[in-house]
Amino acid sequence: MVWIKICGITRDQDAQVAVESGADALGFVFFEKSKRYVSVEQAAAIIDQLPGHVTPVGLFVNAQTAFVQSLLDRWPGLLPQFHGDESPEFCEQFNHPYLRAVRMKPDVDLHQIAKMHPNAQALLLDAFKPGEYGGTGETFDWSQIPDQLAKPIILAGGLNPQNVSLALGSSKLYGVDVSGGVEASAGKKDPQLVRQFIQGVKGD
Ligand SMILES: O=C(O)c1ccccc1NCC(=O)[C@H](O)[C@H](O)COP(=O)(O)O
Repeated sequence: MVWIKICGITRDQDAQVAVESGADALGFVFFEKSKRYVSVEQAAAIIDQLPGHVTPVGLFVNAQTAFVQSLLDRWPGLLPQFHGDESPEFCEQFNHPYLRAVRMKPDVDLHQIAKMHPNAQALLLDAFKPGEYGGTGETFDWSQIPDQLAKPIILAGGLNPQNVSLALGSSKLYGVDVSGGVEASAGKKDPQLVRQFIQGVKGD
């Protein structure tokens, strides 16, 4: 089964639709400059109600160590996703599994990145757009995805209910991640698109 993460959750009703439809993980963007930003207390109102089989993912962009650690202390099951310019040492210091987001420039060396992030549960491959860290709604050239890598691969960037089957057919993926492709407007998911996306992945 392909692991499914719905990212940029800001509202309880969106979390509920995603969970009922079969999402494995929900992403919460703790990056104040994002149009999908949620405060810790907003996220808590949702995370504290999640069923145990759904992983809350905390998305950070160049956050302070103390902030990340405070959220791991509050939710030991939180999976951090480092989506900025964090060094491998920064990501590794928590001795906790995490997702390392990689913005896919043409010359990126995924094998080297995988080697430098031993505690990474997976590499999350996202589109590179100058001046933006993520949630761009853009795809990248999927032929850049290697057949073999020392880490599982989660595909992100511009996925939607129409293209996700094609993406799954073209690469060996552990998981998929979507944000803009299932939204009605920034930070507000469209329930029908969320259902269609998850059905498209599960082949229902
Ligand atoms: O979603 C954001 O606003 C965001 C801002 C800054 C860094 C990362 C961000 N999102 C990261 C995600 O995990 C998205 O799901 C991923 O970039 C894919 O987004 P999309 O292309 O809209 O599906």
